[in-house]
Amino acid sequence: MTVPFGQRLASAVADRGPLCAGIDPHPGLLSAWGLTADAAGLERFALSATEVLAEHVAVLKPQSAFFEAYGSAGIAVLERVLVLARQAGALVLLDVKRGDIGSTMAAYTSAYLTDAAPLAADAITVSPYLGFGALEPALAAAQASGRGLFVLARTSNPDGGQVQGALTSGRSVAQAMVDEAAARNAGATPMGGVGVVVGATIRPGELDLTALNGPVLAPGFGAQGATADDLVKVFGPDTASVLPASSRDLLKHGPDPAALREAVLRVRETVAVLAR
Ligand SMILES: O=c1ccn([C@@H]2O[C@H](COP(=O)(O)O)[C@@H](O)[C@H]2O)c(=O)[nH]1
Repeated sequence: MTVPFGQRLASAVADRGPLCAGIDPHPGLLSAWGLTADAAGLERFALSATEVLAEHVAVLKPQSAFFEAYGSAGIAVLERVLVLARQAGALVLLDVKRGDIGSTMAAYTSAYLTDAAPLAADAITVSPYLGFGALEPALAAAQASGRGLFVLARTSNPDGGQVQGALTSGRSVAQAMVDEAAARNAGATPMGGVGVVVGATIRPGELDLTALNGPVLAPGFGAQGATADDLVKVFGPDTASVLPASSRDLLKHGPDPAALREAVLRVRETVAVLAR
């Protein structure tokens, strides 16, 4: 895998639009789909949802926590989701939000960012809150293998601002993380592979993303209240690639595959305005 992630993502977005569909098997959704809240229900839910969604979106984002909740059986289902999504032509962004001291970060790198890993993904989410430099093993492995990272900058939850909005050298911590990512992406075409996570729920103008030259994962769209209008207000026209992420708001349309497909196509159309 040597084609850089930024290039692979740009091409996927050009083909399918910017929507990132989340696979978040909440127990409440399993129950709404008429499934049991156990590993068998998880398997049925995650594979059925992936089968429908991965065919229509550029990026599929399984949320690892909901699989980990079922132990080794859940991880086995996650491995199958990764394979199925890739077969359907979607890039897989595994939402694991890993971040640790450098030596342990190297172990996470082996788990997610190497070709032979059972949980290898095209990109993962990482937390820089042990210091951006602690992410170095993941940054190096991602770059070497054509994979991407999405670094938490300003998360979508209301409490995110408490830490991420604090000032450091005259800018917010979140802005400092965006600037670190931008430095890694400098000069890359069409964009670099170090993305950031910025909630679609934040105030417009809170962050300057114009120099990022990398992708922005924008959760908070849909179930957390942000609308397509908010996406335009928050991200404007000057960002390389904004990926609005929606999980519950799509998944609630299952289990009928036709209804789920109709929902993803409708939302995909709604956010198409963001792709340039
Ligand atoms: O700032 C963040 C970072 C990640 N998330 C994750 O995205 C999905 C959102 O699910 P919805 O059902 O669309 O609300 C979920 O997996 C979160 O862990 C986020 O929401 N905010």
